[in-house]
Amino acid sequence: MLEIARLALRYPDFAACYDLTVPAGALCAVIGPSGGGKTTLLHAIAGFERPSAGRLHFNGQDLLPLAPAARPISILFQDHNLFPHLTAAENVGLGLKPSLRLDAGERERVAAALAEVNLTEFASRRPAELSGGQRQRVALARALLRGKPLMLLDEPFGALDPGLRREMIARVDALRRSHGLTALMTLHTPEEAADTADLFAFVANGRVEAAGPWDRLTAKDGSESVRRFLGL
Ligand SMILES: Nc1ncnc2c1ncn2[C@@H]1O[C@H](COP(=O)(O)OP(=O)(O)OP(=O)(O)O)[C@@H](O)[C@H]1O
Repeated sequence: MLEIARLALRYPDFAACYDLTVPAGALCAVIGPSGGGKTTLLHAIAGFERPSAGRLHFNGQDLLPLAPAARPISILFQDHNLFPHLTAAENVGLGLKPSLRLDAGERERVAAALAEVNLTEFASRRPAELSGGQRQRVALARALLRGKPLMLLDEPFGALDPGLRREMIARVDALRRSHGLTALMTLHTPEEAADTADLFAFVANGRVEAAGPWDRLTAKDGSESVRRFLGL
């Protein structure tokens, strides 16, 4: 379980204080208006930003004292950060060893991760020879290979067409289930995750203003701010 309580951060023009609980193994879609603090929340969990106060625990472990690299977290951004001079397989292999000196077992794990995202036959292509969706699948394979139990996805598929975006959300959903991951994903198109996310966190004005399953938040007697945001 991910437990966030009174987690406070401040930028010169923005103050945030988050409360959110995500059950272990759940997919939480983080939605809300632009500038509301969705990315800041993910950055605080990842350790890229230092909260001034509050509590951040994952499966009973206090994450706040840990450096970003020591946290049990893998991250997928819209800008997938693939190296242009390396093949898909090498980019995935970086998730295991930055030196890329992989032994036979590690090479097998890379091949298995590529197979999980249906990219086996693209293993030796470079990013420029792949579509946007395929590049994001390479990044997803690399993130999976790291074997971290908490996955943060910051608008990872925003640049893809709506159909492909839905396909990728479904793929993330299937993979996090089979790997038993807890996942938080920011989204600008919340309805696309209505069928997949276990819960939605509506972030606005630096706060989680509402959290819960889609049907409950969007019901007539659900969250007024969510309904206004969605134009319901
Ligand atoms: N490094 C920073 N320094 C100062 N202010 C920042 C920094 N990062 C974000 N902010 C401010 O914090 C606020 C929240 O930004 P954040 O990126 O978390 O919003 P968001 O909900 O993810 O928005 P979007 O949907 O547009 O991506 C914004 O007002 C932004 O300008």
